Amino acid sequence: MKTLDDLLGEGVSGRRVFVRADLNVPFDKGNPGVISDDGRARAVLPTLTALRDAGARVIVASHLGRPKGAPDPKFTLAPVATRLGELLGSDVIFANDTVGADAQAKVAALTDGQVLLLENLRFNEGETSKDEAVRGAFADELAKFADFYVDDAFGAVHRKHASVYDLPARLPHYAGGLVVKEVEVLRKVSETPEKPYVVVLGGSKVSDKLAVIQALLPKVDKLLVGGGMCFTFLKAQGYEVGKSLLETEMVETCQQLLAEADGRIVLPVDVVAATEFSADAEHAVSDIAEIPADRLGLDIGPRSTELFASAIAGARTVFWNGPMGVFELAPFAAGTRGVAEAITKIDGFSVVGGGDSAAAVRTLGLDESAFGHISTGGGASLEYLEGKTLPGVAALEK
Ligand SMILES: Nc1ncnc2c1ncn2[C@@H]1O[C@H](COP(=O)(O)OP(=O)(O)O)[C@@H](O)[C@H]1O
Ligand SMILES: O=C(OP(=O)(O)O)[C@H](O)COP(=O)(O)O
Repeated sequence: MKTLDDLLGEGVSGRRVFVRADLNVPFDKGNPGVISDDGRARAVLPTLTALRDAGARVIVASHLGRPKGAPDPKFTLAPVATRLGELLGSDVIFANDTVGADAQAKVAALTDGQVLLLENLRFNEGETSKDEAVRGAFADELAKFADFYVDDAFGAVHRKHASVYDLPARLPHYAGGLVVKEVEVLRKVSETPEKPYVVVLGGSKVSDKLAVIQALLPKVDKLLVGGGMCFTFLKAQGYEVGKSLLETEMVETCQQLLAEADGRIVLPVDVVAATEFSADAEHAVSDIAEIPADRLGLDIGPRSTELFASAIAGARTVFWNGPMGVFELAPFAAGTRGVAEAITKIDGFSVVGGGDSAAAVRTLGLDESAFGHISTGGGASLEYLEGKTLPGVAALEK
């Protein structure tokens, strides 16, 4: 795998370099357009700065959220361009489309050392299409913009998408420093985790992570499940979960996983149940056997937090992905805080993976340096630990 250092060594002054970044940053739930955590933008700064300072014409591209293959103002990267400019200390030009007339004109007008951010890649159906020809056609358009390709979007390397998988096949390609570092740390954790090895999972992308649980089960000593995904497991155990997040079609899979796990999957024993998804909602701690039918669980309860913390305390390796509750709303942040604090205290190595989990560490004011590694990719790091080939990494290795 060639790296950014190799490219810089070859010289990039006056050359056009396409940087795939993961600028899928979280926004303040109450204030649309306001970025709540810019960790992912900061993580790609060393790459952008190095290229800019070496005189490259830098074309940055990213996805944001999950728009449906067409422009959708809710998912514009415009606020991210502004923030990136502030972080870089130099203007970031923003193109109002990805490969359209505006992008073409702005790429053509780039001068040495300038940085341009294209509009959301996922405004184009070719980015995420399962049809190789459709993806390829979009990658052809992107390839016209640049002489070189650098992938620094670790959070997206598990996606077989045009900008991640097809584009590097069309341009000389290099791994950015962030991708190199993330892969190095995760390789160590997946190949030789010191035991006991505890994995903590939460968040809301339930079906994404059920497959991961299956693959991780044989490798871990304990798998703690909180967040939105625990309710499908609780349902599988026969509990009623009210209006909580539930993937009915996965209940049977959860039953099988629980049977296979032989006690190694640990579920909450209580939750904070609220009348609605809001910071002002009426809420109370409920035993999992007594979740009211008209309420939804938005955090694990205090007894669960203690239970999880004691399982974490003896671990030598902890991997954590996915908040334990809706930590963005103060009444539902205690579970995530408690679990995160327990992880900071272990006598061993910890990895935090995922945009929202990393954001939780920072927005809850926890000491980032108390974690072994904070990864910018949740799904990506999980799939790496699972032992899957990551399309973005495979494409860089070719
Ligand atoms: N009980 C819950 N119900 C609904 N959403 C939840 C619940 N617990 C956590 N979440 C939400 O899950 C989101 C993070 O999920 P996810 O994207 O899977 O994590 P990550 O980005 O760390 O991989 C957060 O925005 C959080 O509010
Ligand atoms: O936020 C991301 O993943 P993560 O929440 O698993 O860390 C990445 O930007 C990938 O986004 P996607 O899961 O919509 O492909």
